[in-house]
Amino acid sequence: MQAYEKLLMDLLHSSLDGYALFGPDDRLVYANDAFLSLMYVFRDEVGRLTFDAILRRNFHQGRAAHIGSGDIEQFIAYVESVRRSKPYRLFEVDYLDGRWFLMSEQTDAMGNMLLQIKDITKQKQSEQHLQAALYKYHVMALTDELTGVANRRAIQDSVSAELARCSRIGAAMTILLVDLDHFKRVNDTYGHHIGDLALKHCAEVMKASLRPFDMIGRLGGEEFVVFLGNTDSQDARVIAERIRAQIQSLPLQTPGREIALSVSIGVSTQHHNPTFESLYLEADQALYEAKSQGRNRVTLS
Ligand SMILES: Nc1nc2c(ncn2[C@@H]2O[C@H](COP(=O)(O)OP(=O)(O)OP(=O)(O)O)[C@@H](O)[C@H]2O)c(=O)[nH]1
Repeated sequence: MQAYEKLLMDLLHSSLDGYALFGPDDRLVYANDAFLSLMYVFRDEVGRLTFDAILRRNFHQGRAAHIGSGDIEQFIAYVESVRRSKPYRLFEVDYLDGRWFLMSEQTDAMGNMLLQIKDITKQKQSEQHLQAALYKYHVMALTDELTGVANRRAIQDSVSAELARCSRIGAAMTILLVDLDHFKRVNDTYGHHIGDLALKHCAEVMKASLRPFDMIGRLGGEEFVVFLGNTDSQDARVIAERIRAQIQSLPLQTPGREIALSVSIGVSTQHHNPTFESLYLEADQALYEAKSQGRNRVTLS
């Protein structure tokens, strides 16, 4: 053996990555220390154990790979169908103890296979943290920070998607524009912080008055929009009236005082390919009338 070949063998043997050679009959013929440790195999078992025997023993001892189905024989049948199906395979495996490994299988024309195992737990954890952060930022980008309901952009996008769906099935579509009455007075009398609490309170009351599939968003300031898919004007009036009555009957509780609140609601129902804008403009006109007629009321367009 050349000096560099010996060096290579020494490095292979002491590598932190696991290396193993399986013969064409899938018997383990060589394994470095890392492989033995990662696959829970004793050195004197090299030459005797087959790959499926290693998998089966680890499964019954409750260690190494996480077998999703919980059925080891089914898993082994799957492994046998994919092993040696290509000259080179790369895949990830999660262990029952939470570690993750990247494994590669390289097979020659005779069916000998080099198996390499690399611990990628740290990379996997940062990937998971990154995904969680991305999800969080995605949610933040779509949510109104103060009230937790959808923000203007998110509700417009969701409503537009729903309008397309309702139009296809010929359903009536309704939006309610809900606007707090004399909100400037609340801010001026009790301060901006209490004004914020009033907005949060109204969003909560509205959410509780709606069905799970209705959509609610805050367009800005003290104006909310509610989308009711497959809802005609008669049903919309009932729902809007319920929201109005609930907000009137549930004053905002603050230390030392109750603050009465009310809302005016403009309702628009359309049947034929409406857009968010066409519904909004009609509802806004109805809202204007509700305000002019004395507030704390529901007006249909
Ligand atoms: N606390 C708080 N106030 C806000 C927020 N956004 C807008 N406002 C206030 O909401 C008030 C809206 O006032 P107006 O548009 O005059 O409406 P209003 O007093 O409710 O009167 P009507 O709608 O006619 O009944 C203003 O004082 C804004 O400063 C917010 O996020 N928090």
